Amino acid sequence: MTAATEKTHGSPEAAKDPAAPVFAVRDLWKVFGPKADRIPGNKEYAALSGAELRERTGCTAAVRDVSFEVKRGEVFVVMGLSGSGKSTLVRTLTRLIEPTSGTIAIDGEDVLAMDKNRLRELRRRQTAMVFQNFGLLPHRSVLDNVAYGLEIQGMGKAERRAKALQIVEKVGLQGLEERRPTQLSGGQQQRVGLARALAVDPEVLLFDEPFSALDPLIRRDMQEEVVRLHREEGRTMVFITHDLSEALRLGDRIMLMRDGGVVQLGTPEEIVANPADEYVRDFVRDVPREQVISVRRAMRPADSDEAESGAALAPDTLVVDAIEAVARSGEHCRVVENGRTLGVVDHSRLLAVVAGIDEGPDTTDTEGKEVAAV
Ligand SMILES: Nc1ncnc2c1ncn2[C@@H]1O[C@H](COP(=O)(O)OP(=O)(O)OP(=O)(O)O)[C@@H](O)[C@H]1O
Repeated sequence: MTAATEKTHGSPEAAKDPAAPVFAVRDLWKVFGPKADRIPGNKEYAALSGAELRERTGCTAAVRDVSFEVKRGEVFVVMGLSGSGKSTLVRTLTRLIEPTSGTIAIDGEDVLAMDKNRLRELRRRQTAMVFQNFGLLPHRSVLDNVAYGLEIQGMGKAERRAKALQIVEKVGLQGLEERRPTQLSGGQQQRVGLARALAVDPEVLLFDEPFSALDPLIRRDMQEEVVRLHREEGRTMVFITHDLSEALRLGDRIMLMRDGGVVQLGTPEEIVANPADEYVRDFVRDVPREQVISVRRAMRPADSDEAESGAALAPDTLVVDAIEAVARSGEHCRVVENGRTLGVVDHSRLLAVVAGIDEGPDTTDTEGKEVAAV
């Protein structure tokens, strides 16, 4: 999912350099337990598994030496099984949980150096969080819940209600403005949570498993809502989930965590096509590869008589769509970028992807020379 429009939000620094990452995290640790400070940087402890570390020291390394950047305008998914450290990691970004060691910057500004006032600003204006349990105020109407973030920012009543009304409409809750949260379905309540976060126009939206309590159909609806909002606004999003299909559907990039550490960070296609280890391979085993892998990865070099014939596909066309094109035409398709044929896909290349026996992009031509790098 790529943002259609690039827009900067929040702090004035954000407007300075659109190419700079929103978050830059280096060597981050969060250790819970006695004398937690002794764990990061200690080679002996670093070699232990989570269980061994707990046994030896009484400490849990919820986040272990994690480094990554969140790019402006991307949906950055943090995925992992229960207990892998996702929530702890995302909470350290705004210091809802204090890290044990490492560095965190937002728009180049050191988060760990922020004083109380600056932190409050970071949490109230620059970022907004959407939680699994919605976190709504039960005695307030939908409209007042949506306006809540604006109220604590000190915005006047008329102005904040007008703004909240716009956002209520944006997330499809019009007509329900005066209801209380208990008079809404789970999906509607989560729309209120989403609207409340959007109302403050944050630079980054942080989602902590927002849809995991919803039934599958409503969940799908909400995922589509997030995709739509992201397309419309291009806002940076950090999205925690333990659900692989949700991660694949939403993520521009996915960071897969295990036992506090990062196992792999890449696009959905990179993770499915090139799992970093057996753990990731196991994780993605049941993913329909043709729905994630593109023809850029599936193509082979064109023979001399193929370069001018066959339908043209863009390099990011999914294999599932290329299968249809090849089946319809009965011949190979060309992968074309800026008028140049990068390669071709045919029945056997596409079937190899479906069967999981593709070996990544073939980057040599018939004479063994390097062609289009992927
Ligand atoms: N306050 C705490 N004190 C001690 N240990 C903690 C604390 N908070 C979290 N942990 C431990 O840190 C590890 C990571 O927890 P965390 O909640 O970040 O994982 P998660 O991936 O978000 O899990 P879930 O998907 O179940 O929410 C777990 O082993 C957890 O028990």
